[in-house]
Amino acid sequence: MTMNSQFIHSPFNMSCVKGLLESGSLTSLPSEYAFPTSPDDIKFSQEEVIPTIDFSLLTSGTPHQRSKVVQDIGEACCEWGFFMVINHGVSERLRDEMVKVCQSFFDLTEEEKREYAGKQLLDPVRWGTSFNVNVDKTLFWRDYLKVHVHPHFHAPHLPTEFGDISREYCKRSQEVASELLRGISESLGLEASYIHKTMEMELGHQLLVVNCYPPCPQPEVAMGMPPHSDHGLLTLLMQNEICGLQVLHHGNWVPVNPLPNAFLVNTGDHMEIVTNGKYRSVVHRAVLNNKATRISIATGHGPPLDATVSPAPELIDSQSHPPAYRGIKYREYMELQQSKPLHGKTCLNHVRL
Ligand SMILES: O=C(O)CCC(=O)C(=O)O
Ligand SMILES: [Fe+2]
Repeated sequence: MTMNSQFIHSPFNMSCVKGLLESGSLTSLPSEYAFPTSPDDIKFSQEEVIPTIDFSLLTSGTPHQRSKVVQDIGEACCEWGFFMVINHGVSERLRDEMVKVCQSFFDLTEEEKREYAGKQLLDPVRWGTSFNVNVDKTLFWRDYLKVHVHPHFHAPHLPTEFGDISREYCKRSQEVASELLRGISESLGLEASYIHKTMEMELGHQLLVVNCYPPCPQPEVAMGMPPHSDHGLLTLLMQNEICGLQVLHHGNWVPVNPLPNAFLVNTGDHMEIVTNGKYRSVVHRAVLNNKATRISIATGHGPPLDATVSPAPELIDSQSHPPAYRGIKYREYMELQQSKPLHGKTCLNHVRL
């Protein structure tokens, strides 16, 4: 039997990418993973440099340094929707432990992981493959673990140390996100606590997403994550030593090679809604290689699931800046995104006025 005929496209008995590879019978890429190419794929820009934000100036700089970095954040959000954050105070030890324990999760047996083979978007801990195998037209060369970590903390039972390490990591990444949201609020000419208060971030929803991209036999044919924007306000991302993230900037794909120990930060769809289009969410994708497993760890920071997000009244002007998006509950938006193939910013189009 060939690999293709063994491969049954059903969420309940399909293999994760790691399992497929380890079955040992794979000689070429199964056709389900062949990602349609688009003219975008030929446009590359190696020269562009992603902005870098020195976080320490936000928390302990002089007033002058702070206002300069606030301005830099505003420019990065306007121009890129994407920036690197250095000197953020999250220790290298914690980041390394987090990467290791995430790797160990994917190294569990399929049997052990199957306990988390969730069916529902809001299952507290969910292991799966591709994006949503019920709607994906092609499959993505990606296994994932998604964990809801705030306001209620969850974690898989195994590996045993996953809970302690991820709790600490998520707490620290949330602190960094909160401070960045203060800077972002100020950069919009609002009070530093504006987003925190209006988005009720005290009870905000934080989602941990761990992506595992095993080496792919034909990396140029398949895709790890297709071009998409993230839901939520802000995503913080880090990775193991393997690169693969690309950001769409002025029509070109810009490969991202993060500085050692930096967080990659991007604005999500809800930032675009709240700012009434001033800070747009950014389209990005994850490409593959045929040598080594890439792990990326994202934390998505958003309002409570039941909060309705609409453009901030302070950023609306009935003449020059009329509301450009309708209000939508965060939960509803997530469900909408999950119910359709992941494709660019199509989900946001559903709430544009
Ligand atoms: O793996 C990456 O670098 C990107 C992951 C990503 O875009 C996501 O999890 O939303
Ligand atoms: Fe993303």
